[in-house]
Order: sequence, then C-alpha cells, then structure tokens
Amino acid sequence: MTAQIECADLVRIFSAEGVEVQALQGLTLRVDRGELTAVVGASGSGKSTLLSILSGLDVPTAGSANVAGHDLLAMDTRERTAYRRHSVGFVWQQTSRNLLPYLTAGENLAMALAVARSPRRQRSARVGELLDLLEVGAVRDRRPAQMSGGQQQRVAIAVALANAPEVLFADEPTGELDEASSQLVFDALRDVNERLGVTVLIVTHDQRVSHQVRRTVQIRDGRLSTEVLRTTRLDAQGVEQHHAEEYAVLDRVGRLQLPEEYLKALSLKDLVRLELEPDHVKVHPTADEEAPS
Ligand SMILES: Nc1ncnc2c1ncn2[C@@H]1O[C@H](COP(=O)(O)OP(=O)(O)OP(=O)(O)O)[C@@H](O)[C@H]1O
Repeated sequence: MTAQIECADLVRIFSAEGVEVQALQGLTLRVDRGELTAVVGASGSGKSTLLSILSGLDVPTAGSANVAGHDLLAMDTRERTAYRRHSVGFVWQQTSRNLLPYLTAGENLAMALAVARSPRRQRSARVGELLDLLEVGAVRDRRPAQMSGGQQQRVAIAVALANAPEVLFADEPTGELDEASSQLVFDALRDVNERLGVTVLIVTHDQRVSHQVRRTVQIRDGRLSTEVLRTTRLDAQGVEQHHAEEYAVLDRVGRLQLPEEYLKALSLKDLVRLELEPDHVKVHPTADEEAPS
C-alpha cells in the first residue's frame, strides 16, 4: 500500500507570552491511499494543530509530514497554494466556511469548479454529477439558509470534491448536526471514499465516529495513544457482524500510552513494574514501600 499521509515525529511548540505549549509531542501517523480514517481526541489534544499542518496552513517545529507526494515542510508559498487548490479538499464544521451564503448549491459548486480550472463546457454537467453523488440534486437551486444542516454538509462535501482531490480533510463535519443528519454525512463520506477512492481523514472530538469508520486513531497529549480497528465478518447465517478492537500505539522508541481507565482502575502512576512473559508484558502498580525514595 502507498502512504497518502505520512507524518513522523511531528512536534509543534507554540510560544505565547513566554509560555511554551507543546501541542504535538512526536506524533507519527500513516494513512494509506484510499483509507477512511478518523482522528479523535479531547479538546486541547492537538487535533486542530495536526489538521493545520496537514492542510498546509501551519508548519511543524520538528518532524516530517508528507501528503499526496508533497513534502509539507519543503513547499514555498506558490507550491502551498497549488497543494491546497489541487491536491486536497476541505470540509469544515461551519457552513459559512464551506459555502458562500448568497450563492445556491449549484453556483457554489460551479465556482469551486472554476477555481479548480475544470473545463467551462463540462461544468454544468459536473455540478449535476457531484450533487447527485451526494444525493442533494434536489437543492441545486437553494441557498445554504434554505437547506437542512445535513444537506449543507453534503453540498460542502461536493464542493470539496470539485478539484478531484487525492485527500479529503473533514474537520468536525458533524459538529453542528443532530444524530440522524450526522449519520447521513458519515454515510456520504464513506460513499465518496468507496466510490471515488479518495483518502478521507475526519478529525473530531466525537468518539462515536469509531462506529462509522474502519480505523480510528486517538490523540492524547499531542501523540497517538490508541487505535480502534473495525472489521466486518459474516456469521454462520451470513449476517454481517461488526467487530471493533482497540490497540495501544507503540512508537519507535517503545513508548506507549496506557488508556486512562486502566491508570485509574489500578492507580497506576509515576513508576510501574514491568514483567516480560513469553507472549505478553505485565504492568504492575508499585506499592509505596516498593518505590525507591
Ligand atoms: N496558536 C496557538 N498559540 C498557543 N497555543 C496554542 C495555539 N494553538 C493551539 N495551542 C495549544 O495547543 C494545544 C493543542 O491545541 P489544538 O487546538 O490542536 O487541540 P484540539 O484537540 O484541536 O482542541 P479542540 O477540540 O478544542 O479544538 C492546546 O493546549 C492549545 O491551547
């Protein structure tokens, strides 16, 4: 498989009024071409910082980042603009960032196609095709305020696909939607991923996204901590069974983050005792009297 997004040891330090904040602390992530992946994490974990870097809006303090064959640290301003215009697409949480309020769905899309330099004579047909793909052909002549939240986001996905991007980034795409509309938007993202083969990265604080995608990676304190992989199998009756398994991410130097509930359940802190067994590693809490003074 070819990597479509590859970040290694990403560090981003912000300095404000003499205080340093390490938003990313050595984050490593690989997403293969055609994958549909979600990045989840609590507020402040570093999700927006990662997305700003991947979308070419920000540069990391250290590490490497490569998207669709572009080295994001080596690009000059012109290459950065071309990268954003031709290689990647964006869907943001707020409609106002995705669609112009005074244009209809069709006009928004036609404008995105013009910016993407799509041949003029094919534009009208492309508008129809993309709106139909997202099942929002019926709102072609409506302005955003005349659409439901779910329709706005699906039109936004159509607009994001206007430049036929290799990678689609979606930042909290369901943040302002109810459960039913969120489902439609996730279905739409899954559909464009499957039908067009575009690599999709969804960034969200909503843990429920892991039911919607095959792979969910969790950021904690600016680093990947766990990964949930969902698989679908057919049972003996031929009925689809979904199975989700959570893995801890082990980085190149052997660091891993234990899930917070494990730390709490066994009061694990500061020092733990490790024991190597033939096929696994045990982690024991250290009793106070055991701990070196
Ligand atoms: N421009 C900045 N200057 C200073 N600190 C920043 C800046 N941007 C982000 N941070 C800090 O970096 C850390 C990670 O922030 P980030 O916005 O990436 O998290 P997040 O997971 O996207 O959070 P949220 O879900 O609330 O948007 C936070 O501690 C944040 O306060």
